[in-house]
Amino acid sequence: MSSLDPFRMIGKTLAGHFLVQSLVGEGRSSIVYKGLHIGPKKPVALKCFKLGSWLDAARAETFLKRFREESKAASQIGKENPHFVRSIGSGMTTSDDGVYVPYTVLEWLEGHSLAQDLTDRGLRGESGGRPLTELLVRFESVAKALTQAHEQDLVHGDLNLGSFFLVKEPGSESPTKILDLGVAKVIRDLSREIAPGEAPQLIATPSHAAPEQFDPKLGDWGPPTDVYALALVLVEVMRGRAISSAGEEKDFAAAALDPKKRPTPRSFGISVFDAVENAFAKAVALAPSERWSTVAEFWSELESAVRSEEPTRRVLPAEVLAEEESEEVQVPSTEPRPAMKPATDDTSPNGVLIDATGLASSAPPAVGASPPQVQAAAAAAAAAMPAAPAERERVSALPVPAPAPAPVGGGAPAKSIPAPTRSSPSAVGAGLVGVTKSTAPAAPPASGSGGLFKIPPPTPSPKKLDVGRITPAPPQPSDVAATGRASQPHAIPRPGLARSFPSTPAKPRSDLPPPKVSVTAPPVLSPLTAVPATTPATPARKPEPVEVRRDTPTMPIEPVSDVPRISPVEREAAPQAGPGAIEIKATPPPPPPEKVVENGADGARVVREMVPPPKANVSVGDLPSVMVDEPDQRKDKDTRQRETMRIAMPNAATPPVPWEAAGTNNALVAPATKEDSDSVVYPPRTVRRRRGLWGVALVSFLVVFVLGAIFIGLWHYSTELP
Ligand SMILES: Nc1ncnc2c1ncn2[C@@H]1O[C@H](COP(=O)(O)OP(=O)(O)OP(=O)(O)O)[C@@H](O)[C@H]1O
Repeated sequence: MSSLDPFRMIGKTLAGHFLVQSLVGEGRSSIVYKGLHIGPKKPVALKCFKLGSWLDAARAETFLKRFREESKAASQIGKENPHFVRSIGSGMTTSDDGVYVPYTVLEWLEGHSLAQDLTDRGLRGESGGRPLTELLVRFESVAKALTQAHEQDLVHGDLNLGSFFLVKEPGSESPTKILDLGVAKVIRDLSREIAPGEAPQLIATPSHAAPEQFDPKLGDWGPPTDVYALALVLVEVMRGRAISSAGEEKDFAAAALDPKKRPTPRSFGISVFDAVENAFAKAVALAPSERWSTVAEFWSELESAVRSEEPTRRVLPAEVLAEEESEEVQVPSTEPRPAMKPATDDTSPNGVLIDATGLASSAPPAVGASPPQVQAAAAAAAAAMPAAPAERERVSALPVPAPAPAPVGGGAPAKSIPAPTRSSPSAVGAGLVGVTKSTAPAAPPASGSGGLFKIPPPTPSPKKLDVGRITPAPPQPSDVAATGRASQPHAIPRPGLARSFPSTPAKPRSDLPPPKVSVTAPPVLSPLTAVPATTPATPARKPEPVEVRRDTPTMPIEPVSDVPRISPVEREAAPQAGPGAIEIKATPPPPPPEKVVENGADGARVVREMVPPPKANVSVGDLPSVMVDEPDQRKDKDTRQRETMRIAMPNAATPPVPWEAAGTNNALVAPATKEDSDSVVYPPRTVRRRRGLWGVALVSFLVVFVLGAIFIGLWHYSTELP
């Protein structure tokens, strides 16, 4: 195999849709090419798996079928959650060497993997790792995404630095994406099923494989498997260097299975707090059952550990905030803290979080994500940012004295909220833990400062301005550390603040009485409809019913024939009725229409009648179908005047509109409105009528007849004379 193109794929078209263009990179178990999705002309990544010779012709088809089935759930979550790379399809091809190559087609991502990032930083001489506080922010979204996958029984099974892709696309929904969710487990299961004993035992990356991946006796792969690997990835980033992947599989196995050699931060020389080390120790425990059972638990514990040890006023480095894709903003409010209740429901994605940094407030912030207020709060947050770099240095420094309790509630003694522990999962699980501000003990928070609270979210609605507002309430003694920093959805989180993993059950805080929250939604009346603005959003607008009114004057003329005056064009435009037809009754006569009488070239009298044709863009053209009930010309005049015309309209509920008809011989399709009629060009229709033609003929006939009879009579009389 060529090292430039190991499978010799470049230039091939896979499945008739994907042109392989260039090699992107080669990992342990796959080779990634850049390709072109020929139809939509979009770049794609073609990930070709190196499975080995056990996948032969006999097994290839079964493998592909099962691979597709098993990958369904993973590709589905990729469609729903932007933190996973999206899978477009999968297939099987053969290399020039006759090797069967299953492949997946993935959305193309601009950027590079976390592995590459670390390498690049090393090359740039940026030695040193990143502080855990920063990682907790940067990777919070992927931790949440993994939790979501676990809830759907999906295990990644091969997390490593290459599994995290740092997207460099402006406006990207998620700057960090997880690659290869579920692929390792699917391949492991299928290889065991299809080629038992032949396929390799270890599918995951040896340096990051959990003990149970080396020794199945310890248990099956599950969320703790990913917790283990994620912990190693965090350690690598904190350290600023990847764990060496050089070595034999058996050496990695020996290390992973050694109870005395746990890969914690300190084992790699990283100086961390005891609580942080303990959280990691549990994450990389030998037995899966001894680890954090979910990523959410691990994450919350790390946050708690960081909070419990560091000064509580932590300001995030500006560049982290700029790069972070998080969904929540912790916004310092300049207004008095509203009535709040403890965050007992951490599952609500729209929850507004109030944390505790002692920022004074003086007016009730609106809860309904009122844009102006959120902007004001965000501006206040931005104003607080300049202190960031200095603050970061101080935060990273070790050890750090415990924060002094901040006086709260207008001088009341501070009540410090204990750092959450496993024994107090209420705070840990939800990640909703108060932070006491220790950097400014002399400036106590104005009122009600304590804890991290979650205000029930307003009804999700794009028009949040009208949702309501929080009614301010007197400070609660229990609001020890609340600060009035509200976090709005789609805002930037800060480490150590609210964490709300979807999997974590809602747990009320036992140490705080429930403060009151009053969300009122004063009805806002629409000037036109007087419907409260809080009414559920109206569905997409249906087409306005078009009132078809025969208000264009037409000329009543003498009927020449009984053929109804509807042009072929009008007939074409009015073939059939549909649901929601509007009835238009042809009843009383219209105002006198314009009448043009002129002499034809042959002396005949020509009457020009202004007949409106169907209007293409409104009265007929926009309508899916039009049905015209033509007046039956055999009926008498009055009956015909009462004939109706129906124009089919989707969802039209317009009552019948009287059609001011003039006489019986009017065109049946008219512009819908006066405005429409203004824009309609009425081609004159010439009607020629020859008056008295038949009379002349008749008289002539009679004259000839009478004259003939006289002539014959006279001739007969003369011949009979002697
Ligand atoms: N969807 C994608 N868009 C763009 N580049 C991608 C995509 N998926 C993977 N890559 C890149 O392709 C290269 C090879 O990826 P691959 O997953 O095969 O290797 P790896 O993750 O480094 O190693 P391993 O297969 O051992 O996990 C990496 O640089 C990766 O960042």
